[in-house]
Amino acid sequence: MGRMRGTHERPAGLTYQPELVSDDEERSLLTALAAYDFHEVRMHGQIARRTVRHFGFDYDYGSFQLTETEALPVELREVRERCAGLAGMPAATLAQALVTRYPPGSVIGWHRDAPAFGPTVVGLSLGSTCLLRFQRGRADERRVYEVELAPRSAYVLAGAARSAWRHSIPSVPELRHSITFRQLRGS
Ligand SMILES: O=C(O)CCC(=O)C(=O)O
Ligand SMILES: [Fe+2]
Repeated sequence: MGRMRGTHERPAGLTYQPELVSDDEERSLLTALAAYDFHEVRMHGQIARRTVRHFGFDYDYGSFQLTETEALPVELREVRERCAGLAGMPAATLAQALVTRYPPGSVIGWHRDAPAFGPTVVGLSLGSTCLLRFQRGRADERRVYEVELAPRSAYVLAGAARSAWRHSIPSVPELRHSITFRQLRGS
C-alpha cells in the first residue's frame, strides 16, 4: 500500500463504488465541466493549484461561512441522484455540490471536511485515476489507509471515515475532476 507508514486499517464508513457512471456519461459530464468558470482556493494566504466551483451553497475558505448560491445545474442532477442512492439518502438532502478541477500535479492536503457540512460526503471521480489517503491517530495509535479512485467511481465518507479520519489526495498524474456532494449540518 504505497508509501504510507503506520498500521493499515480500512476506515469504518468508507464505501467505494466503481463505475457509478458510464463512459458516455463521463464524457458528457467532462464536456459540461470544461465550460464552467472555476474559482481559486485561497487557504491560509496560499493559492492552491486546484480550482473549484460551488453549487447550492458557496463555502468561504477564509470565514468558513456558507451562503446560498446558484442552483445545481441540470447536467449534474442525475449524478446527484446516483450519489444519493449510493449513500442511501434522498437527493435533495445533498444540498451542496463542489466541482473541483485538479490539473496534473495538483493535490488536496490533509483535512477533515468542514463541520458546517453534514455527516455524509459523496464524491465522484472523472478523468485521471488518483489515490485517496486516510490517516488518524498519532504514534502507536496511527492508522493509515489508501484507496485508488478510478475514473467514474464514487466514494462515500460517513461515520468515522468522515468525522475521525483525515484524508488527502496526493499529486494527480493527469487532469482530474471530482464532484463532491454534501449535506448541510442538521439537514
Ligand atoms: O476530489 C476529491 O475527490 C476529494 C475532495 C475533498 O476531499 C474535498 O473537497 O474536501
Ligand atoms: Fe475532503
